Amino acid sequence: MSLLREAERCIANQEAHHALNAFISRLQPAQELGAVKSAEERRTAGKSRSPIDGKLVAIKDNIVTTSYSNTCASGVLKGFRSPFNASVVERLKNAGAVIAGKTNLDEFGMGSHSINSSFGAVKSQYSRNGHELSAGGSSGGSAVAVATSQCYAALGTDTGGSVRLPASYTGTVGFKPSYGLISRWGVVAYANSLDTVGILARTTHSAKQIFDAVNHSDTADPTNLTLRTRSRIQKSAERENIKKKLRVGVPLEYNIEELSPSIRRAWVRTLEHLQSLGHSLHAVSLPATRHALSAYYVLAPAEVSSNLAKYDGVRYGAREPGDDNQEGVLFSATRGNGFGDEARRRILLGSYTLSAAAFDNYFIKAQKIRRLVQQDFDRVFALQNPLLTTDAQPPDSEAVDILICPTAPTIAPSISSLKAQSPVDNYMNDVFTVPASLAGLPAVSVPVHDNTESSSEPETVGIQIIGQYGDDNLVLRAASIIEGWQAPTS
Ligand SMILES: NC(=O)C[C@H](N)C(=O)O
Repeated sequence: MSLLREAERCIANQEAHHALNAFISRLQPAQELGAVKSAEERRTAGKSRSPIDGKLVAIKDNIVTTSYSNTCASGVLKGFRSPFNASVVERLKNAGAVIAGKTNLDEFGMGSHSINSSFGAVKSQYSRNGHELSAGGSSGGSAVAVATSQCYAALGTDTGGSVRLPASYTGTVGFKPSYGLISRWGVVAYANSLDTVGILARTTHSAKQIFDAVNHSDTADPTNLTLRTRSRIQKSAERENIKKKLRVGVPLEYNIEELSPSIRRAWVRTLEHLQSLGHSLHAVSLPATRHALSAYYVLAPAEVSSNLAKYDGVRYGAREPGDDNQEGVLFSATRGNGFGDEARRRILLGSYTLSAAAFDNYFIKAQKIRRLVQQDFDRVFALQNPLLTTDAQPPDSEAVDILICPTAPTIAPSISSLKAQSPVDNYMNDVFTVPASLAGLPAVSVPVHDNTESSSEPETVGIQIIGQYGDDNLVLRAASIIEGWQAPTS
């Protein structure tokens, strides 16, 4: 199909699926279609810049662009224009990709269902018994935009599961690369030590195309890997990846009682399928997993309380009318009216855990758990973190190459049921995604077919593949093996 025709279809789908609320700013045809036409000409002349030249890529609205506003779905940033593009946006443009608009999210990325948005909730394209379903969060807008072909692919951000959870609820591929590979310059900070730019796509093949376009070193982001470290990681990854048959780890701690039957079924079938292809299965234990969620919900709000301090109506933020001369009035009016409930909750929680009275008991303990989670992964992969060693050790015979587990414990809940839940109940959905985030590891959620009768209900559940630091391509390869197969009906 011609690129122009493909772009016109996306625009028509943006119109048709407007009610799902996936976009905060939809594509501006007058501004973007010229770029698609130029890409079409390059393609005809055999001079395409990359495989994504002329493709429409949507951008989560916490990644800044000069051509659209950047709201982070927050009242405090309404109408905010950035004077520069995020490095990832520049990378995409250099590869010829065209911005398909800015997608809806949980405010600053805080949430698991994309309902904490000052622009209203994102809705999944699926429903159950007439009830609207959660799109997952916080990159729910990007996931729904991809699932309903409103764009070719989308960028999201994943702090504790924000790309993988929406992917699992909407039947898309959601890839969170290793921390530090993709530049965070121009990504509005939520929790810097965890924030990772991720990719939503309909296939692992297109996720890989976007990954290749944005996977570059960037000195503007101090946490981005240097060229030297990148080549060291690549060497150790290449040595491992030539293996044809994979040793697949099955983490026992993910087999919890609360697991939905359809998810357990899909997990077991996926493992059996991999075994039938000659890959071997190995039960592994990651004991610190059970503490990971609590540690995450101490560490992420602590970083939030510091990162969101700048939205005070003076440095940043839509200033609320208030008496500038009266100390605190302007700040509290701006922050009190600008932030939603969840942002306020996390700012308060984070300020408390960083206070002298609570620091040792909460923040320091959570940091120690984070280290234990990392050590669990290092042990099962039995490969020293390539960031820390000059010569990666050969894996010992007990080591596994990848881990396979569900992305989420349950299928997508209805939006109405979420309103009755406590915030902590909502945090529970992240129980399987936060461990890889705490350890900075690459992880992808891939849709696996489940046998549902009704076409309006989700037909897939998300299966997660986690790899050792730097094994991003291996994780994507495993995902493509799983993707190429449809679970048989029983
Ligand atoms: N941002 C994320 O990765 C989502 C996670 N549920 C959180 O609220 O922190």
